[in-house]
Amino acid sequence: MVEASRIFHTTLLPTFPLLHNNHKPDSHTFLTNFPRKRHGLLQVLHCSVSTENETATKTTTTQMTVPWGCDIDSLENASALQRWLSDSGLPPQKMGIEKVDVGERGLVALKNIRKGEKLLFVPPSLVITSDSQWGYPEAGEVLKQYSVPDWPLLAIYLISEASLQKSSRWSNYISALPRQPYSLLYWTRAELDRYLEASQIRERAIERITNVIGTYNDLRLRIFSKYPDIFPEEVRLPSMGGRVALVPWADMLNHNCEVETFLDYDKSTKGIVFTTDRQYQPGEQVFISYGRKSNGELLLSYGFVPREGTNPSDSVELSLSLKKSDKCYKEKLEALRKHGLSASQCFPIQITGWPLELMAYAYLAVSPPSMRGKFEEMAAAASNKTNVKKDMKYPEIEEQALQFVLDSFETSISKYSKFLQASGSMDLDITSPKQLNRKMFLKQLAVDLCSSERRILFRAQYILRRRLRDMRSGELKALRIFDSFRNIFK
Ligand SMILES: C[S@@+](CC[C@H](N)C(=O)[O-])C[C@H]1O[C@@H](n2cnc3c(N)ncnc32)[C@H](O)[C@@H]1O
Repeated sequence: MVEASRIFHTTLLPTFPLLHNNHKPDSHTFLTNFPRKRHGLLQVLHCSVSTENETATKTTTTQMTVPWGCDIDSLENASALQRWLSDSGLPPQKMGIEKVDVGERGLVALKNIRKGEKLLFVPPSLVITSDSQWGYPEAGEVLKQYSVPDWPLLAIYLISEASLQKSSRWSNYISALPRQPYSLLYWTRAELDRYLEASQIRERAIERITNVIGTYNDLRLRIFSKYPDIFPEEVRLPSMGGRVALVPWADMLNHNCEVETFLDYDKSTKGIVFTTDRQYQPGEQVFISYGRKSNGELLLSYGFVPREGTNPSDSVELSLSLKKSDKCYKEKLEALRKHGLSASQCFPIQITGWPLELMAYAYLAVSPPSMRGKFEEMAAAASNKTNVKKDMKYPEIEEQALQFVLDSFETSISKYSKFLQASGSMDLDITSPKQLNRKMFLKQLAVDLCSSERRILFRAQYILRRRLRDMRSGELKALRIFDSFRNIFK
C-alpha cells in the first residue's frame, strides 16, 4: 500500500472543470449549469480531461467552471493546506512549504535535519485511500460493489470530493493541487506527435492514455450506464495515473535524481515517513525520489525533465527491427514470438551501455540462413527471461551485429537532430496567449527530453564506432601478419 503511496497528484488529475454556476468562465473548460445540491456526482462527472479546444467545442457558452487547484507557484493555497493538516493531526514538522528553485513549490528544511532522520509522519487519517469516506457515499458504494480497482476508484473519489468544494473534507488539499499538470497524459495526440516524434516515450504515453480511456469505457459500460442518476451519460473521467493512495503533505516534496529515499509506512508510529539520506541545513530544499526513472518516464508521469546529465537513471529506448527483406524473416519472427518478442523491439540504452539482450537481438537480426540452428537461442537471450544464457558470442557475425546496432543508433539520432533543429523555427499554431504559454512550455519540455536522450545515443554511437574501428584495424593487422607469413613461406 505504502509502496504505492508515492502518489503524485499530477499523474492523477488534469485541469478540472466542474459544474457550477457562480464562477468565472474559463477560456478552455466549460461546464453545464446543474443544480448542485441534489446530485453531488452529477456535477462531478461532467468534468473533462481535456485542456484543449476540444472541450470548448462540445459545450455551450452558458457553461461555467468551478475553479479548482491553483497555479503551481501559488503559496497561498499550499499554506492553507499546511495549516489545515496541522489542525487535523499532522505532527509538528521540520519542513515548511516555500517557493523553490526546483519544482516551483517544495518542502524546505526549517531546522537542521540529520542524515538518517525520519520525517513527515503523516497519519493514516490524512491519507486518501480506497477506504476513505466519501462525501457523496452513494457513488462510493456503487463503485465498491463492482470492485473497481484502486486507481480509478481514487480518481473518481477526488473528482467527487472536488465537486463538493468547501464541504469536502479534502477541500484544502484539492485547492493546493497544481491546476495545470504537464505530464504526458495531458498532452493531446497532436502535441505528442509534433514534439515527441523522435522519442519512444511517445508510444508509452499513447499506450498509457489508451489504457486510461479503456478503463473509463469499461466502467461506463459496466457501471455508469446502470446508474444514470449517479453517473450521467456525459461522464468523462480525468486521466488516472495508476496510484492507490494520496498523501497530502508528502506530495509537496519534489524529486531529486540523486536522492535515494522513498516514502514508506512506519509501523511504530503508523504514519507515512521517509528517512533522509543526507543532512539538510535550514533553508535547503528537502527531496525524495519518485523512483529510479529515466527523464522520459519523469516527463510521462510527472511533467518535468531534470537538467541534462543530472539523472544517473536516465535512459533512452532504442528500437531494433528485423528486416522485411531478410530471407529468414519468418523463422526469426517465429523464434522471437516464442519468447514474447516481436519484429520490432525496444531496448533501454543508458550512458553506461546497453543490455545484453540488445546484442542478442542484433545477432539474430543479422544472422545468415546457415545459422538458423541458433535462432532459437538468440531469441531466448534477447527476451527478458532470466534463466537463459545472455552473453552470447558469435564472432563470425559480431561485426555485422555491431554495425546493425550502430545503424539503428544513427537512424534514431537523425530523428532527434531533425526535431531539435526544427524546434527553433517551429510554428506553434497559437490562437491565444494562454495557449502560447502552454505550447512554449511543452516545446521546451520536448527539447529538454530530446537533448538528453540524444546525448545518450551520441555516447553509444561513439563507443560503437570505436569498437568497430578497433575490430576492423585488428582484422587488418591480422591480415597483414598473415600476408607477411605467406611471403616468408613463399
Ligand atoms: C508531488 S508534486 C511536488 C509538489 C509540487 N512542486 C507542487 O508545488 O505542488 C510533483 C510535481 O512537482 C514538480 N516537480 C517535482 N520534482 C521536480 C523536479 N525535480 N524538477 C521540476 N519539477 C519538479 C512537477 O511539476 C511534479 O509534477
